[in-house]
Amino acid sequence: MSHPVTDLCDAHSDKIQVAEPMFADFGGEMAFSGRIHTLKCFEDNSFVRSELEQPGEGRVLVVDGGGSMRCALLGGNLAKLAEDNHWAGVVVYGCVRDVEEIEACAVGVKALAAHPLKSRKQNIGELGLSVRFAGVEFREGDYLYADADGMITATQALEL
Ligand SMILES: O=C([O-])CC(=O)C(=O)O
Repeated sequence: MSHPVTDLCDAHSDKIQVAEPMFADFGGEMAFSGRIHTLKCFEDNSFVRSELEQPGEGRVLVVDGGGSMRCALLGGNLAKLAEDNHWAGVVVYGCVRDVEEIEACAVGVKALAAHPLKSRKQNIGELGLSVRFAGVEFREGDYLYADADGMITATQALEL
């Protein structure tokens, strides 16, 4: 479904937000795109699991983890859940763990870094808010396009 992010940038520079290049690729799919579903949570990934348990066809879960460098919000089990439920991708403004297991999953995963520690599970998080990081406002239902070159969002689907 997706076109190269560079080509989309060239064709639609007036319609897009471009994320600052702070993310590394961890998933088995380098290129992914879909409608944004947002989750804001801090060092607690309870809602990452409950959202990835939902059908994810054509969707990207955008997790605003506040950029925490103190634990991981996604690991191998949750990446497998994302794959099984057909999520296009997960973007984590925070850390992930089980790097080799995540890489084996057919899902896109962009995150700041790897961290070996798991997060709390106290059911704290907020869904569907507009969240802001990497210089972009990620809005529920907007379109996200990502590949090895970076990540952009737009309010409409982008074509070439
Ligand atoms: O459960 C967690 O906190 C994350 C994790 O390790 C996994 O997804 O395998």
